[in-house]
Amino acid sequence: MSDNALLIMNAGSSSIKFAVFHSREEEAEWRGQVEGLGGSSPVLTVKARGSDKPTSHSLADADHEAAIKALLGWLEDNVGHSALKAAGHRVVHGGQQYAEPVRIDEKVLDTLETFSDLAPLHQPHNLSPIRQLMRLRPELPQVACFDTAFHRDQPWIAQQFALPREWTEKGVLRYGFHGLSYDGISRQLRQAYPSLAAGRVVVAHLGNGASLCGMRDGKSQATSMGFTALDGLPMGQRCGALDPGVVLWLIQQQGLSAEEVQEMLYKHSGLLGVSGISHDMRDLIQSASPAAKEAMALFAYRTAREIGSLVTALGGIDGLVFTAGIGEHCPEIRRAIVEQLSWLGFELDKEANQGNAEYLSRPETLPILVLPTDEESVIARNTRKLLALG
Ligand SMILES: Nc1ncnc2c1ncn2[C@@H]1O[C@H](COP(=O)(O)OP(=O)(O)O)[C@@H](O)[C@H]1O
Ligand SMILES: CC(=O)OP(=O)(O)O
Ligand SMILES: [Mg+2]
Repeated sequence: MSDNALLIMNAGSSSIKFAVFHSREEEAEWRGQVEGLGGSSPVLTVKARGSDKPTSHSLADADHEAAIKALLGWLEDNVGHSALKAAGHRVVHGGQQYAEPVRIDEKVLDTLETFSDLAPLHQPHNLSPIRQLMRLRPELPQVACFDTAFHRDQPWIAQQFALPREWTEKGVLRYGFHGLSYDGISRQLRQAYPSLAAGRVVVAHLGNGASLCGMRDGKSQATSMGFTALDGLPMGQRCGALDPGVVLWLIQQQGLSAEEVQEMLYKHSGLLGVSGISHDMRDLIQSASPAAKEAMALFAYRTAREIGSLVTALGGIDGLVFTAGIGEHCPEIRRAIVEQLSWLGFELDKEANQGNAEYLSRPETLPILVLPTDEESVIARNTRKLLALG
């Protein structure tokens, strides 16, 4: 691949996805991921364009750093670090400073590191490959694309907490996340469903991290995540919206340290905490345990309730879109959510839902779609644009 390769990295909470593009082409040359991080047997799978046979490599360790090492090793063996012309990275938190993609230098990287405490499951793993590539290829142009950026133009009222003004002014705001995913969905809607895209749409990004975005005319109006990616829906291991009084009580009355509370809320709550079995929806669906069913029911109930809140923010709703791991592949959860939204005029076509079809609703009811998230293509587009790559 001469010296025209564009590397895209997307570290999520349970997976690292990557893609290699020829710098002028829309379709990725290679796509791969390490899934199951934090589990027992993570595997690096890579697929070349046009092939339906991925290659798989088992990894000895299940953490993000081992996955990044394996991935950079694969890249050197199959593409060559010297063939890279640029790299684009998902960076989860851009704070108040970054509402657009930015070219990374030492100073930018230092600023982004200061946001690591606001996204402990993501930011360090977003920044680690940037540092490693800086060492391997100091002159390589690298671009950071932010999960928070898509939401920065929301109405001001949607970005505020009801805290003393001085804290709002210091940047304690509802930033929102999964913005690269929402940006890509907004674009897909504009291309394939233009009249719906112009209206009021709730997009449900339900993966290991989960959030909702209410869009009008393709732009974010409100979202379920806040200052950090803990807020909103229950997730694989994260609690979602929680009375802040619980945090105070755990620290002041139960004697937990701030670090212990952080560990509980980020890593031992959500589907894993309620089920006691797994953070992965696939395991809960297989399980006969009542606690697994309760975790699934709570996930669907909270999601439906939060959708109701976004419908109010949008002043009504014209359509609903599901995306990400659970949203794209889990009919049971989509059914449980949509059943609680029948009062809004949503009704699933059972067969379409069971088959994970793109268009899921019955005739004469409001549209429900499943669209695949593709954060890597959004990052590639942003990186090319910023660096003016042909
Ligand atoms: N076939 C499936 N059925 C149910 N849930 C699924 C399926 N495939 C993936 N998932 C869920 O999606 C999650 C991963 O979503 P993804 O968006 O890829 O994760 P990340 O948040 O790490 O980017 C898994 O933890 C699992 O809960
Ligand atoms: C922000 C976030 O939760 O991302 P992910 O779903 O990739 O973990
Ligand atoms: Mg993700």
